[in-house]
Amino acid sequence: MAKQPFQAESKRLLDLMINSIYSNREIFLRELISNASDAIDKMYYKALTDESLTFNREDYYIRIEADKENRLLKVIDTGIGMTEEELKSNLGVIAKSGSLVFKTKNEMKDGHDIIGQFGVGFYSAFMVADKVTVLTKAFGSSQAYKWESSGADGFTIEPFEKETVGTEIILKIKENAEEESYDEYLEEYRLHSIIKKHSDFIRYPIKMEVTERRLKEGSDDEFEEYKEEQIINSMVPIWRKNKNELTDEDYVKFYQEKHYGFDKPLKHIHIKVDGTVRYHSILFIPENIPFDYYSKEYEKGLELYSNGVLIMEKCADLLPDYFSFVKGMVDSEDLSLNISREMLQQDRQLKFIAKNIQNKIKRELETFLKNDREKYELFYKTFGRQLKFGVYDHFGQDKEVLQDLLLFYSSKEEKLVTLDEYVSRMPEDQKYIYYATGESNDRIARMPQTELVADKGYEILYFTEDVDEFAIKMLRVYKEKEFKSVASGDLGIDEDSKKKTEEEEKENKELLSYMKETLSGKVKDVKISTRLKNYPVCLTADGEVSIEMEKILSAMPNNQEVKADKILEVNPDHEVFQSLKDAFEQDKEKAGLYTNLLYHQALLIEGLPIEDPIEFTNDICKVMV
Ligand SMILES: Nc1ncnc2c1ncn2[C@@H]1O[C@H](COP(=O)(O)OP(=O)(O)OP(=O)(O)O)[C@@H](O)[C@H]1O
Repeated sequence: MAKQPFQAESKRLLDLMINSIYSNREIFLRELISNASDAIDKMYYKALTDESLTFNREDYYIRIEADKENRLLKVIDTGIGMTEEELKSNLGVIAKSGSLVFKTKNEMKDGHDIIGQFGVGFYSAFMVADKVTVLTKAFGSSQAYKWESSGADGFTIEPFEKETVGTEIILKIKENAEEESYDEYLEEYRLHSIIKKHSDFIRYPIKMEVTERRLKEGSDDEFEEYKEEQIINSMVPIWRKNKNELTDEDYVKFYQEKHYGFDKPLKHIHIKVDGTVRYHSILFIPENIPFDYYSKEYEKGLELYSNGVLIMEKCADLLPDYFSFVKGMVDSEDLSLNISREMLQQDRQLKFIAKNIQNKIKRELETFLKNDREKYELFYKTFGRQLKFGVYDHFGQDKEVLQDLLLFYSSKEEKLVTLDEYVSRMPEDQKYIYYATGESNDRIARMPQTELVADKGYEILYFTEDVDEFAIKMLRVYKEKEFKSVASGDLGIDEDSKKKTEEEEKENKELLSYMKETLSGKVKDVKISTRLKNYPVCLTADGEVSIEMEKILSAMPNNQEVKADKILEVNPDHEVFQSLKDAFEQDKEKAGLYTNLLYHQALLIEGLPIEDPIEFTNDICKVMV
């Protein structure tokens, strides 16, 4: 059976095209400029392959002209032009892309990659224009043509007089309707900003007459306006230049021009990848934290360009959350765009780029840490918290990526150290990586729980941020060494003193259980301490939830009443213990009073609230009288 071709209802198709594909009307200009650039690229390619031709850069440009009075907007190029046949097939058949045909026929090299591929961009002109006229003369032909259309009704083509090769697209801009204003597409400042936003990195100059102001001749306070033709676009994107052609100032200028931040970047990373997926990227680590960084309003993401044409202002998929502070852009010629160029058709390439970028940032930060410690610490003070959240997030799936970027204050070095530095200094007999949590370094240094570990000469990492212990619990081990809080039950130190403690526990069994009873509901147990030297008591925690975690969780808005299993440890070598023993033998009530006081004292040292301050102060008075 003979196959029948599908019939497309061209009028409806055009209508759909005009009204449904693009969400943003201003992109018509991007489409027309991209077509003009493609037309010049084709000339460039011809010159590359035909020795009788030379390509003089100055002769190739795109010009935008607005005529407000007559509501005309022109996009003029000196590109390859179109023959009558090409006009018919390229601008008469929807979804026919002459550019795609050209690209497939001639393998384009030298980074000159044609933008057009779907054969629909041109028709976006009808979003803002009632009538579109195309005047064009093809390279190598003597006759020029005029194509004209008012949209769905079809088009006409007739011979026309035009001296130079190239194309002139003339849009008759629509009259303003009730809620729609089209005047803006005739305004100089608006056209300027659309070109800057979408077409800044088109490789050929985009010229336009611009109004400037100057001092009137002979006057020192009177100004006059004058018109001047200017090139609006930056053309060569900085990311396509070689790193060694660029100075630090160039990168700072780019950062500021792009409004990535009001500060200066602390560091830039310039990437060029020429593999299966090709891309260029410039990334920045800001010096200051954006004011809304830790708020819901903050949007992470990088600018995404395809061949120098902006596709997305903030592509979130390019950055993992833990690097959400990174600013910058990516430009790739290998993205599969959807027809409106507003989205990607599939994200295989994007995933590849994102993975690649993540590795580059990680490696760059590692080098930064190694080569410029002082500056890295500055960075870490600002964004270290985000890295720690990264370790903790998604059940620790990225912990290995981030663990070597972490820094913690060290009791011995009295400065920030890496986990690797800590482990490489560990004495042979030290089993664990010790840490202590608290409000500030000062306060931790004076915590009774640190006494034994510090006495032993072991280094302790100080955790002062609420995320620290959560992140470390997720990390669990580093280079096969387990993390251990100085406040945890078994510190893995001193087998001898363990024996002594066991004896003391046996000897004071009754006192300890009396104390436990007195504090019932408040602590899980009362024990003889192995870790205390100078302090009489301290609180430690048994199990996964530490006292510090209890504090953080109870400060959260959705307080879930998670409590640590607290152990009151008493120091048998402290004078107070003797008084306690005496009281227990002679006056049980007094022993109860002492137990309560010691428990409250331990709470205070921990920075935990005292449940009943009145009872506590009354107890003190009782001791005094
Ligand atoms: N200024 C121009 N000079 C020469 N040829 C042009 C010009 N504008 C359009 N064309 C031709 O018309 C064709 C259709 O243009 P259109 O913008 O609709 O689609 P495209 O650029 O090929 O693809 P896309 O929809 O991806 O932009 C182009 O492929 C090109 O061959």
